[in-house]
Amino acid sequence: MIEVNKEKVYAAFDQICKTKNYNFTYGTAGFRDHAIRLDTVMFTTGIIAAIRSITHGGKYTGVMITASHNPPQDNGVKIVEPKGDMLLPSWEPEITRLVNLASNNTFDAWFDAMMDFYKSKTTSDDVIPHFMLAHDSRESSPHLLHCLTTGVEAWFGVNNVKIKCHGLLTTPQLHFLTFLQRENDSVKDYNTFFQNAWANLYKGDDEELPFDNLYVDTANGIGSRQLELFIKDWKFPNDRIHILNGDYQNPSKLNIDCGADFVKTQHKLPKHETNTKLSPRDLYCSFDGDADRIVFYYQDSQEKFHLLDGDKISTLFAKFLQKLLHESQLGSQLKLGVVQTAYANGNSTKYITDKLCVPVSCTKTGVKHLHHEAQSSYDIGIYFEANGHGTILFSEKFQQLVKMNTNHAAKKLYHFSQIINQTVGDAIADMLGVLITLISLKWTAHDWDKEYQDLPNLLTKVIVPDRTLFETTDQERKLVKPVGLQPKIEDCFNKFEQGRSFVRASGTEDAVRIYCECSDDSKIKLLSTEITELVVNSVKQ
Ligand SMILES: CC(=O)N[C@H]1[C@@H](OP(=O)(O)O)O[C@H](CO)[C@@H](O)[C@@H]1O
Ligand SMILES: [Mg+2]
Repeated sequence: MIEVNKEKVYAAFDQICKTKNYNFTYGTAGFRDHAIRLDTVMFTTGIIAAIRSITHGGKYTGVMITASHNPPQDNGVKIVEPKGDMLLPSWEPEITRLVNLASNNTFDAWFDAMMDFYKSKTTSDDVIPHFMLAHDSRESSPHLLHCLTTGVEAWFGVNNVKIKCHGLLTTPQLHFLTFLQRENDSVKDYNTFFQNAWANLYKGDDEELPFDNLYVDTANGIGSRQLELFIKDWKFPNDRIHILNGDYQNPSKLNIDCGADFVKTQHKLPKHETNTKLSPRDLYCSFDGDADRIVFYYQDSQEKFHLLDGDKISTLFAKFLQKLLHESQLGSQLKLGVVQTAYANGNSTKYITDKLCVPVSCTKTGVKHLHHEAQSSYDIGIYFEANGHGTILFSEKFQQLVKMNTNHAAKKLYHFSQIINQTVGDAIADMLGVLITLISLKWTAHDWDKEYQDLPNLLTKVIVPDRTLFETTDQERKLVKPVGLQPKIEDCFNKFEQGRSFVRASGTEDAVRIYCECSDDSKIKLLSTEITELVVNSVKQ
């Protein structure tokens, strides 16, 4: 075990850890808060990411500094496993406890607890921890990076830890590079991998595109810089792709009136600077601030906005992959399935189950739950949250079977699996997947959209004095507490045709979320208001 110099750690701790008397939680999205409060969090998280590397025999773990779609003043951090997926959930309570000790207790108490943790996880003497770092375009990111590396270098000593800093990356790029585990790889390798995968599926200039232009709103985030680099060597007509909200060098504009979250929650076009007249033949998409989410949309000839969100993306992929499975004659051997959360539109679930006859699983909110279900239940597991975060996982059996089969559809399946970033949802890779699917099916945005129509729906939130009073079961679709509220919610939504509603405490905000849907657009607000009243009254009594 590497010797820890307590005095050195104290000096660094004293210099960096200014935030006191504050509690943090490591959730699905890692730690996230106002950037000025994150010094202590960074200091501890870096050391834990290094300890995680030791438990993997010194393999690279990843650390991403980002707050995704949050406003510019926020930031956050999350740890990536050597396989490119998110931190093992059983570590979440431990990291939360240790971070909170640093802000709520003495240096000695924090140090002793960290030391116990370090000893409990270190079995071999000579393992040097390795980890990779990257950050998004926020103004606070370089300072927070400094807080993190200072902690790690003080704990292990500069020569006893290997830190590879990639600088600016999207979250999925960091996941992918962590998965590759190669010291000298950079974003160039990420780009080459996906450009090659694309080139194996796209016929070039002979290919007829089912849209005129592609507009990509990058939320004034890191996605714009990375997409610009990507498209330089991307075999696609460059005059057809246009980046909107690409001002990543002005972090105060990040996610403001634009980006995937804005478009999904507001159901409208992002603000942008182009004078181009919107045409129904054009396709639009929006990334979020760290480019791990994407939603598509278009405007029809009556200038009506149509959203093609995460549910629409997973149904598009399900349709396409089912077709390829059938053509390759591998359908009976490989299990295709879709994983959703309760936020998926009821008509998307119906379409996948009744029209495509593909199985659907429902999990709790949070990508780690969907990822796990897709991995454990299917050979081709498509998972997307309605907000556009998702990917497809292809099993080992899939890889073997498609490689053994030489028919055209099996080859196409193989190449398609390579265009997808299987470590995590990735706006750039998902964009490639959607484009090649539309091109292959010769579908316009309208063709895609008309497969099924979303039920009118509304997602709102209420602030309550204590959101922990809200406990759920059945993949968060039903409340068990406050006692007696669930039957009232059911009585209420049963009065509405195709009515459905569920209530749960948010894991990322201090609020309770209320989701409602029903077949009548003119009644959705009424349903939502009635459920909100029930929720508010339930905690008043
Ligand atoms: C309704 C909704 O969109 N919830 C989001 C949101 O979780 P909440 O637990 O609902 O706050 O943030 C998560 C992390 O980004 C994301 O995975 C999830 O989909
Ligand atoms: Mg994100």
